[in-house]
Amino acid sequence: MALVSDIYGSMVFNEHTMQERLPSATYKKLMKTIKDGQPLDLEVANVVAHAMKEWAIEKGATHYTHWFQPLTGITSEKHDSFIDPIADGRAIMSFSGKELIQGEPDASSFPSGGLRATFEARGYTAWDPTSYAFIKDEVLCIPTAFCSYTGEALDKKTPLLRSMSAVEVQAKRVLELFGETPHRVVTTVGAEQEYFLISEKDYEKRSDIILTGRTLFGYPPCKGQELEEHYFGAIRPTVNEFMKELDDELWKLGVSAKTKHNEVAPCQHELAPIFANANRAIDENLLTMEKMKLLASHYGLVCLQHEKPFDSINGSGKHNNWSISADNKNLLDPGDSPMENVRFLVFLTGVIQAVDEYQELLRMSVASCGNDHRLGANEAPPAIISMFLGDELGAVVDALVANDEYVAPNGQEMDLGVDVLPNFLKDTTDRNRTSPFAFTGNKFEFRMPGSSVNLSDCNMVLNTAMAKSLKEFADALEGVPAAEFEMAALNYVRNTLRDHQRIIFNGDGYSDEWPEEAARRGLANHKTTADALPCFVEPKSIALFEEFGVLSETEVRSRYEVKLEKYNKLMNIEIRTMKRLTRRDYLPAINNYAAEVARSISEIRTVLPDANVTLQETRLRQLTDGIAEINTQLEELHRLHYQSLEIADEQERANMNAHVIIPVMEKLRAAVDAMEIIVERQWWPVPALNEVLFYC
Ligand SMILES: NC(=O)CC[C@H](N)C(=O)O
Repeated sequence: MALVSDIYGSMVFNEHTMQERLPSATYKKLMKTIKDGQPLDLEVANVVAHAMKEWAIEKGATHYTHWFQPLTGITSEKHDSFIDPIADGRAIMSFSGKELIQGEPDASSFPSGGLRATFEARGYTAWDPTSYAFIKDEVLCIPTAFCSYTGEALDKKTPLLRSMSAVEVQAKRVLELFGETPHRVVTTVGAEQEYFLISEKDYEKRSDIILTGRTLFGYPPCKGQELEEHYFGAIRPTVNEFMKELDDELWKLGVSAKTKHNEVAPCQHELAPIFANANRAIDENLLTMEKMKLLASHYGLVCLQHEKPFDSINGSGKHNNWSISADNKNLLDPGDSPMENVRFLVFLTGVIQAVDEYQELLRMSVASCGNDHRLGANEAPPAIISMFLGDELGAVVDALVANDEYVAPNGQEMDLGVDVLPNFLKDTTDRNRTSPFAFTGNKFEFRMPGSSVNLSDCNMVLNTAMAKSLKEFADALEGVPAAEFEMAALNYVRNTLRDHQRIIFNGDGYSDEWPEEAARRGLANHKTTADALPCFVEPKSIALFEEFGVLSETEVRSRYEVKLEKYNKLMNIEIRTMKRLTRRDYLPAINNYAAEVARSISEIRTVLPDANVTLQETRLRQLTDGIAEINTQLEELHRLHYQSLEIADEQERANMNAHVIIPVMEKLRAAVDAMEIIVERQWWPVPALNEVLFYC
């Protein structure tokens, strides 16, 4: 068996491979591009392309692809072989610098939100040298950005990269005031990926999961997650085999898969990598998701990445652990005495200001059809954005705001009362699972993103909002004499915290009082995607993105269109699936069973005319009433569906879907589910959740 250290990164054209394979002048120039953002000339690109090709061919690759992230959010690839036929009938393998740095996929069918008409289909991909090329399934994959003929971004990566530069520029200005001149400032991300694994056999029989990623019907299982036995439980052998292969494959791709465990809900699991530069972390998360889906099939399993595949138990999130570091020094690390660490306080205040000021944009960035079902319960945060600082930082902020003396909590020793067990210092703060944005020691965990989301959007918002906070600080403090700087910085921090303190909430985000309290504080509560999206195109948001060159107004508007359209399309698929399954699977099954019950009543009566068949008659009545109720809801859904399709304005249609249609879908589901528990097992057309969630 190969050692992990031998396979780790073996399929990645990483710095080590570059140094080994490139002439040293080329390597240096490429490093200048990767590390300092300097432009790359074609001559260098030609040398790099040649080395990359030779390396890839040795590893068995026959094709290359520009790997990019269109506005669908997932990754796209079109494979071109290296072959170049020559006159004598043979072929050589070739790959030029131009092919490395630029591509022109016929990309007309990707969403563009009106940025391109089908007859103006040209789009370009451009090499992103800051994320390593890698080999996947014998294809050399080159991470790229994707833009239109007229230069507008058509992907998720470009604005993310722009936002990372924006935050870097402003952070460097701030750090300079502290006498620090780091080479690079980067935002970092660690993406915890939750997912479900169910058996292929059950999956094949559940068209709702196949078509929509979630169960549209299904009476809650007799047992859910209440015994809390699955969380961190021993991993079942098949799942363990899957996880081992997944780790191996990810390690080969240089993805730092670190932690794996069973999650709270039955059949639910999690994989967490070590944090990395945000751009790479997001590329790696997308690769992780792809590998999970693919490898599950080797074990007769299907990997579900929907935010809420099953009602009544936990959904799946993708907690985004975000921080910012200067030459590998974490700027959100409070150190031993946060109150004295003015630089830390400035960056912390920047985050608080950013999250409060742009809370609606942050909420918008993770809004999706699937996440609407997840937020607000089962350890997922509510739709109201707030921040949890914990006891220690909370006390620091309170003391600053009140201009009071700060008393540091003493590191409390944890004594478990058993001599053989070690005593240890307990953390100064607990965790809060109901908080959307929680400080966790030296980073913030944004818990709102759902498991299927591409994290670029929320990081783009976070970075840009943070750039704005830092810019305001630098604008205000540049020019202050060095001797007065610290005092001026603390005053700035104090005033800014005072203005934004409302976003801090350490309590229970699920309590009935919180939405009321949040409303009093003026915090937004956008429960659905339809409510969350409009803020994207508000002047305040457009101004933010334009100020930092992250998105132009045209790009913002096109992205808003794409998100709206996606929501409405997914809703349309869910509604059609519900109607189809009700008409063709559930109603006939219930009807057939009712006929069977009726037959059995007459048969019993034939033999025993005076038999007591009250039970059977009651059951028959329940079934026929149930059929009537299902039919009423189905007709109503059908009527509203057609009415919604007449609405040309996508926002209006989204509003109708979210507020009028979903309640009827819920009623239809309830009517069908009510029949599921009285229809005899063998007559029910699909595996019940009792089976799907406990397959072994
Ligand atoms: N233990 C956990 O953190 C569970 C998180 C939860 N699954 C979510 O949806 O975010």
